[in-house]
Amino acid sequence: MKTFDALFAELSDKATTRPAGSGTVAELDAGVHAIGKKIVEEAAEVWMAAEHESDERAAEEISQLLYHLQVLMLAKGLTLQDVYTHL
Ligand SMILES: N=c1c2ncn([C@@H]3O[C@H](COP(=O)(O)OP(=O)(O)OP(=O)(O)O)[C@@H](O)[C@H]3O)c2ncn1[C@@H]1O[C@H](COP(=O)(O)O)[C@@H](O)[C@H]1O
Repeated sequence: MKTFDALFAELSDKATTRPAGSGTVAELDAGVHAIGKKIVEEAAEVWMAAEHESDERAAEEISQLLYHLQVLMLAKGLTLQDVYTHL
């Protein structure tokens, strides 16, 4: 099972190596504004799933929100440590 840290390491590598067909690379190229809109959209889907759908659907939407937050971190050059220091 993939962890938050393992996903960040995977996405960091994709940002550097830029493999063809990577959705992460495409999202990074779209820029902070587009990623931010995606985060708002996913956050709304998390809310709706939590209130109206199953726990499994809510967990799935939460995983997608975490993914897009990590892409935004990469777009901004933020590390896990930059965020963890505030937890
Ligand atoms: N965990 C994720 C992940 N979560 C969400 N997403 C993206 O976010 C979208 C969310 O889906 P939705 O159905 O909510 O949105 P949608 O409107 O249908 O999709 P879009 O039209 O916006 O693409 C998905 O289509 C993916 O593009 C993810 N994309 C990639 N990953 C993981 O990131 C890693 C790198 O992926 P690539 O860069 O694509 O190789 C792999 O381990 C993947 O499993």
